[in-house]
Amino acid sequence: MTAAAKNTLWADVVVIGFGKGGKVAAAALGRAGRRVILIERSDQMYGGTCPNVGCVPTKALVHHSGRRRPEDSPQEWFEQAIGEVQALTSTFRAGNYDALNGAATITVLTGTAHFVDLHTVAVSNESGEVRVVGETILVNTGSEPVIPDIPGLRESPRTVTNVDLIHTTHLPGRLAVIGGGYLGIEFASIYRRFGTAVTVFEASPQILGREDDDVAAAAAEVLAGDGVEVVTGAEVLEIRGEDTVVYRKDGREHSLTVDAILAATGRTPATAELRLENAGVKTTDGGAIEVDEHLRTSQPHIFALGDVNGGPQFTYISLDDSRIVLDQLLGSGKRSTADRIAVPQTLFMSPPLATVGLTEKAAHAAGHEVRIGMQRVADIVAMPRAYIVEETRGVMKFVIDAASDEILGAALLSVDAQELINTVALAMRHRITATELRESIYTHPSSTEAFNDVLGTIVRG
Ligand SMILES: Cc1cc2nc3c(=O)[nH]c(=O)nc-3n(C[C@H](O)[C@H](O)[C@H](O)COP(=O)(O)OP(=O)(O)OC[C@H]3O[C@@H](n4cnc5c(N)ncnc54)[C@H](O)[C@@H]3O)c2cc1C
Ligand SMILES: NC(=O)c1ccc[n+]([C@@H]2O[C@H](COP(=O)([O-])OP(=O)(O)OC[C@H]3O[C@@H](n4cnc5c(N)ncnc54)[C@H](O)[C@@H]3O)[C@@H](O)[C@H]2O)c1
Repeated sequence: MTAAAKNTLWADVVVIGFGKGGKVAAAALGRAGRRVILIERSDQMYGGTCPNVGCVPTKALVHHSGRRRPEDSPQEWFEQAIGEVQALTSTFRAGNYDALNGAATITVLTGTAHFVDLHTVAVSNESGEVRVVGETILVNTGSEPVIPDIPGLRESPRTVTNVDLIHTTHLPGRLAVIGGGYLGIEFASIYRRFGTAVTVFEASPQILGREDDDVAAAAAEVLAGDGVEVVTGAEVLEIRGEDTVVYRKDGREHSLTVDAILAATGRTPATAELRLENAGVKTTDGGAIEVDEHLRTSQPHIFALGDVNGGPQFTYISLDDSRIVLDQLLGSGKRSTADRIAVPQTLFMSPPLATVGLTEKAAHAAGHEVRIGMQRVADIVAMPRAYIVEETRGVMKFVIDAASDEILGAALLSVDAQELINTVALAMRHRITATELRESIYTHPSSTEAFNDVLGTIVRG
């Protein structure tokens, strides 16, 4: 046996990256009797971004920051919250590792993977390198933050990513957030509620530019009410002397000195280390792995799941990717990305903003005649829950096709919106009309009851 062969492992399926899609596919394939090797580069990332440094810790911080009373010391409260969040993420991490590595058919290798050829992957860590040969290979390496090329930003010791922020127990006194998208707004909202002075610099003329103006304005009002300063139409020119953000707004130059600068201008697919060219796997101009509607890459035995394939960057999309790949490997092969209808999303500011389907402007652009059902949460008589939990800020908006009564879209800035939106999405997928959703029986006191009112409050059309 050659030295190379001694260091070579064989598997039916090799999974690169312990993200949501990869782990769910690995578990199902293992249960189906396939020999699976799953490779993860960091022992701090079993389970991937979401439970370790993404959704779970940030939403736990939303929870902890919201419980702080004005008399609680910001620094002490933050330190305790970070401790609790780290305990939570380490429990989830261990659970993820044990669930997979404990299965007889699955092995987890910790090391960084790259392609050697069509079927061979090299895995290296501080102990050396092993090679893994797989009949089928699933790439699930996720995405990484982009630090924009602003002079001084990459060099400044004050520049942090989402990962740095949730690993430090020191609460910054003043935080600059560059980018007013999902990540930027969530962190701005969380840190403001912990007591930090937060300024968001957004290049576009408004935050949440995809949303209708009235919804974006309602979200901006909530943030302003919490004391988050949002500078839209901002061009960040440089970071001067490590701690000063120099920016242009309305043709004039301004500066702001801060303790930390969060780069939140988007995330790019994690393909740089994979040496995809060795396997002839094509990428798009944006650096994502090119896939078809069944998530096969340019090499039919190699699939790409989750953020790395350039699709919407959400955990539940990575999960749905695993359903498509499993259907290819174990099922009828019919399921595809084209099956996705009414995919909702939630931005976890406080209260959360959850959306699905078309905005009013997109519905007009698509040629629909629409009716708009809309109310401020404080005015929804059928929803006392908002008053019970003392969160009456926000607005609910439904976009309804005037001819068919179908729900085309919704934007819910409201307590419990992250739950409500799933009911709306289900209704849209099953063509339950606006009238049927309005006339349904809901528990009391709940937030869903709001639908009884809002869908009957037609403000336009
Ligand atoms: C701060 C933040 C908050 C978020 N909040 C939400 C939310 O509330 N809801 C939501 O749905 N989505 C949220 N997201 C997005 C969500 O986290 C991602 O879309 C999702 O985790 C992507 O999963 P994935 O399966 O593509 O891969 P990931 O979970 O990113 O996993 C990829 C894994 O591959 C490993 N890896 C990378 N390269 C290699 C290599 N060469 N060799 C071996 N291993 C490698 C990485 O270490 C990582 O563990 C959030 C993201 C962030 C950053
Ligand atoms: N709750 C959730 O589901 C959740 C939470 C966080 C992140 N995520 C996922 O992670 C992805 C990445 O999040 P993100 O917020 O980093 O990206 P994003 O694409 O959502 O937003 C980036 C924002 O930065 C702005 N921007 C870009 N360059 C800029 C510059 N030089 N100066 C000022 N503004 C600039 C853009 O106009 C945009 O508004 C999201 O798209 C989302 O899919 C999801």
